[in-house]
Amino acid sequence: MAKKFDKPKMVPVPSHSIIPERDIDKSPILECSHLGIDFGGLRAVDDFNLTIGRTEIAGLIGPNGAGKTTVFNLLTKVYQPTRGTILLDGMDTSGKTTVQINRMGIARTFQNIRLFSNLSVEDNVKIGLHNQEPYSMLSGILRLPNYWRQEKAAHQRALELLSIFDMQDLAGVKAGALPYGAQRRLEIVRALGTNPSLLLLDEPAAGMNPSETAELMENIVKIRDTFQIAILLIEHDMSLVMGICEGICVLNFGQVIAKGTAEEIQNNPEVIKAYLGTHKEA
Ligand SMILES: Nc1ncnc2c1ncn2[C@@H]1O[C@H](COP(=O)(O)OP(=O)(O)OP(=O)(O)O)[C@@H](O)[C@H]1O
Repeated sequence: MAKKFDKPKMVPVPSHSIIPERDIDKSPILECSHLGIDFGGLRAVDDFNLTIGRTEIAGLIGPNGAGKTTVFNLLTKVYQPTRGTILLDGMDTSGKTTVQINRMGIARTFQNIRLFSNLSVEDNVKIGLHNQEPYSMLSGILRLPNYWRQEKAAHQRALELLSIFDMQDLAGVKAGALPYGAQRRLEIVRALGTNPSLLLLDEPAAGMNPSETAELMENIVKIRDTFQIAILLIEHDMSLVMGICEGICVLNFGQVIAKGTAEEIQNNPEVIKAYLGTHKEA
């Protein structure tokens, strides 16, 4: 069956590529050491080592089934690792839950859109905000001043965040009524609402047309610059990966087979072999 990715060799680094100075050598936001997980006899991820700088945009690529989403699930504690450690801002995340990890600073979007489609755009964003600044149940039921204060602040913050993607005028629209590309953007806004220091994007450009993808690339860089956060993204669209990722990590069969810049990755024989091995030319 034809695979949905292009082999890296075929994608030139765009001349407009935005590759700012990497900050990986400053104290990193994320350090994975010898991370691994087994599902029965399957070593889905093994000896995974990755360091991400505080304001780095990094890419995680690899053929289908390579283990990319599993890495995201390990980072967000959907799965607890069988082996290895994950340090977030120098703190060991062992034994933390997904909620605790989110509060510690990791937010994510999913391969398949997971919005509350019957809620408004604004309410979808506010859900993330309330994860940060909850008011007591009593304040909510009795509509105490604290409730109104926080609701007003949440409203303003939601509009501010939506304006990143110029979506503030859609605040009252039901999320399910948005076009597909806008739903994907809303997912990113909602994740940002939890105030992350590391944002994980799982195939953010999936289903987008080339002009939407180009706009998304600019917005990912803008998000990093505005919020001064790190972004790790999984993506099959090589123009996006090669265009904005300062560091790229390639997985194949659960193992890291290469790490480096876009140019290094595109010329790495192991990477080319991994992609050629599953990509049949017409
Ligand atoms: N909960 C699970 N139980 C058993 N096997 C799993 C589980 N989750 C993932 N796997 C297996 O682990 C391997 C890696 O899957 P994963 O979804 O991480 O790959 P991927 O690189 O994200 O692929 P894709 O690009 O197709 O999304 C696959 O063989 C998959 O079938």
